[in-house]
Amino acid sequence: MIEAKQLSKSYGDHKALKNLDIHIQAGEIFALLGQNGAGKTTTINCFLGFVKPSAGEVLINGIPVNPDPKESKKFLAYIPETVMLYGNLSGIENLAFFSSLAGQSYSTQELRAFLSKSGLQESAHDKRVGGYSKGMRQKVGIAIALAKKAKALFLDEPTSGLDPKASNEFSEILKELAAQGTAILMATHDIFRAKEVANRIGIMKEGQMVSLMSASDISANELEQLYLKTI
Ligand SMILES: Nc1ncnc2c1ncn2[C@@H]1O[C@H](COP(=O)(O)OP(=O)(O)OP(=O)(O)O)[C@@H](O)[C@H]1O
Repeated sequence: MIEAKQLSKSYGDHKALKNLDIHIQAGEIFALLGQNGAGKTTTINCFLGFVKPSAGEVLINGIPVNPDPKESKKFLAYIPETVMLYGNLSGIENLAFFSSLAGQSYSTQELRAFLSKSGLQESAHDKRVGGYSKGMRQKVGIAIALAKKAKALFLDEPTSGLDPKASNEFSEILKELAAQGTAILMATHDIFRAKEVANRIGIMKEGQMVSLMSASDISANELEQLYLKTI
């Protein structure tokens, strides 16, 4: 579960987040839309423990992130716009390394199973990540989240720069992760992807959630109109 209660963050006089409330259940995908500077990344960074809130509280799996994010970090995984991996290592070596950082130890067979489940073709498992496409790197990011058995997954613009097929595959994997009980918060500029993958959609403006809806209650075109009207 992912929760923000009256979350606020100020940088000097600038209020980046203003009394934000977010509640994402296990198994739910929440898409966060909003213009550049609306506060999406700041919100995610508060959950990751990278940014300290000025007021309010953030919790992951019921555990407060602050003052010490170490405990809550055990339950989360993060996929940024470009997943940072070691280019000289193979997909499987990267996965072994990052899952060991999370305290997990898996056999080669188990690591391969995570990569395959994430949609990475078997022929790529032992190839250097330096030669991977962006979509392939994102899939290793998903495999790391799977191996970590993350209860909460945060994604910041994960499909930006992916071709429609890779983006669609990525969305399908997110849905599978959610079906297994992961709570997912995804910041995106892709209105149509948000409608397609999310259960709920929130639109942020100037640090506040100005619209909140079930994805099933709105068409992609209506969402686009609402977005344009809102921002
Ligand atoms: N470290 C910082 N110092 C000062 N201001 C910051 C800092 N980080 C973010 N801000 C400001 O906080 C506001 C929210 O920024 P944030 O990056 O969260 O927006 P965003 O919705 O993620 O935008 P984008 O879509 O461009 O990623 C912006 O006005 C930004 O300039």
